Amino acid sequence: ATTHPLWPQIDKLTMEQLGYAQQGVEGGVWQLFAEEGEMKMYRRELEEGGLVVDPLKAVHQVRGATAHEMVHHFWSPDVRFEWDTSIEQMTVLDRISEDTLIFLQLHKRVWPTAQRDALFWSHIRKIPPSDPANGDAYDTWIVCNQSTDHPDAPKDEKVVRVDLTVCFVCQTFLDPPPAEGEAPTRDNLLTKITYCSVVNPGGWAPASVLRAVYKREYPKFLKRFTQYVVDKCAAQPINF
Ligand SMILES: CC(C)(C)c1cc(CCc2ccccn2)cc(-c2ccc(S(=O)(=O)CCO)cc2)c1
Repeated sequence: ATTHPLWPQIDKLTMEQLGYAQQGVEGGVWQLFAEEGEMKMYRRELEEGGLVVDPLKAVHQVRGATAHEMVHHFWSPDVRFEWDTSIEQMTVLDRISEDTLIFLQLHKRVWPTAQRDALFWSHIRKIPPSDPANGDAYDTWIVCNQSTDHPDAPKDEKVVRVDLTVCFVCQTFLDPPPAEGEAPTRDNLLTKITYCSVVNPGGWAPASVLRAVYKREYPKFLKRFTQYVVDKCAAQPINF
């Protein structure tokens, strides 16, 4: 509900992240580090207190699924284990509203670093068609994940808490548009995706290990996730 104490932060950060995601990657600050078909992954080198927190921005586009189908599967706790191979445990600590949950997830340990967990609110929202951010898209959806505190989150000394800000922005285009008077089919669906993340790994973790992990894991994650949604929705009625 919009009366929750976190709501002003959720609303502000979600719209800021939308703007950040829609900024181009020109100007030389972003370094292309992976490219596979339509998927391009960029990073910026940034260290905070000797820790690698390299911001990442990935752009991709896929046919056959809508922005809503993409963001729903990214946000929903019910299918998290179907695509996210980096987590060992996941709990929804709180449902702030129908579109905002608080997740606690334990990530698989990456040797030689200590095991990490993430505690964050996750907000899903359709951007109003009147919002300029919608551009010439059929529709625009966003999920924003932001680290937060929660009284019910267990504190295990052996586990290091990461600090993350993640946004997942999807836009549906009817390309090619359906024939005059015809309903769209999945062949008319083109969805453009922008995934942004800044993750501070928390405690000690060698830069070489973190950079190796995210250079290997992120391209796999985005390809795997988008293919999973396209395959899962293929035989279903289109969910705009
Ligand atoms: C590699 C790095 C970027 C630092 C990293 C390290 C770890 C913790 C696991 C880990 C990996 C490598 C080294 C140490 N710990 C988690 C994540 C992470 C968490 C969440 C999301 S999400 O997009 O919100 C999808 C929901 O799960 C994406 C990425 C990233």
